[in-house]
Amino acid sequence: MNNEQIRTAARKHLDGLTKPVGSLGKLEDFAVKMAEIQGKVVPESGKMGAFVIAADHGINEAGVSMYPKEVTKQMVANFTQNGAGINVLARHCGFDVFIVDAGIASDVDLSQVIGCKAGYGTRNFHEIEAMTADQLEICLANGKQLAENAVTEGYKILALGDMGISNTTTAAAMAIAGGLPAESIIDKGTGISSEMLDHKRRVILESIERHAPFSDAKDIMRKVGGFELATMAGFILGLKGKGCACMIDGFPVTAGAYMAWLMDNEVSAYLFAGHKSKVKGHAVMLQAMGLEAIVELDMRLGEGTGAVIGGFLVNLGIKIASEMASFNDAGVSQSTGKEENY
Ligand SMILES: O=C(O)c1ccc[n+]([C@@H]2O[C@H](COP(=O)([O-])O)[C@@H](O)[C@H]2O)c1
Ligand SMILES: Cc1cc2nc[nH]c2cc1C
Repeated sequence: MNNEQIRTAARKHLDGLTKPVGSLGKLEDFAVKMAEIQGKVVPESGKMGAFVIAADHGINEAGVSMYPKEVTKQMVANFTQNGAGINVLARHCGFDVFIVDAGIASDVDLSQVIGCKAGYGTRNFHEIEAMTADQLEICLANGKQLAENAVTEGYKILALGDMGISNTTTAAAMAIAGGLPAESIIDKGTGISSEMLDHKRRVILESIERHAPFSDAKDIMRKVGGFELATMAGFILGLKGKGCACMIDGFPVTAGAYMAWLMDNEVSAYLFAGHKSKVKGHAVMLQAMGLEAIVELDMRLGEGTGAVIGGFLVNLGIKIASEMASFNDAGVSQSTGKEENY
């Protein structure tokens, strides 16, 4: 069956379940998209995993964040002790958590963190290219390998989360270099003052001017990217054709996804936008990729917190498709005419 036939058959299956046509709204849409992703009319639920990928950013030296870069590794320690927002939400949404070091500025305890270090933080892209071509290839390859391993281990829904002080500056530079309008992208990350936001805007615009023109997504990531965000791009590209959905999170993760999308527009077919972040440029990137956020809770934490909440709801869509009784099975009378889905 091709995609369109699966879509039609999945919708027909849902219409045969004991409910008015379309009455489970977006849960039904999630089930249909999962059917297409898995190539099965009735999608199957399975293991769910959140990959929280961390790295440091040289651009932190330019004074664009309220926080020192040490918070990246301190939060990674918090993740490993199950004390962070993602640990709580992942636990209650049914996701296993994996922590990845893609380029933290110091060494971390690798007994609880997956080592994928491309360097000890990127360079300050206000002055010089963020990373070498080799470092970028390492990130893309590491991301692809992480995704392939997760699929081999039977994960059906994967969520991406980020941890990287100053990465909202990196993410904004990536989005703008990728063609999106600066005025709709640049915003606060963590809570900075309006003077600091003006400074952040200047740093981003000067960096774009320094490194322009940008030939493609790889050129963007090499010049103004981040190790964790490039690893996420590789992760997403690595999931193509694997029957697995990927939940994306807020502004930084979505900048990584946007790079993957620039490299291959078809990634949108297996991406879900877990939530809409408070950071204004997030919605602009989602729209460019043709994705609609599942929930809007005014969140702006990162770590994959919005991704696992959205993933929980996608999984409910799968449960509906796979566990509800049909009109035939339950002996419930169907509508007397052709029912409209409104
Ligand atoms: O996910 C989001 O939309 C989001 C919005 C603002 C901040 N963050 C998180 O905060 C950190 C970056 O903020 P900043 O101000 O240092 O650029 C990084 O660890 C992100 O995970 C995340
Ligand atoms: C405390 C803290 C936790 C975070 N989690 C993701 N980004 C973060 C940034 C800060 C500052």
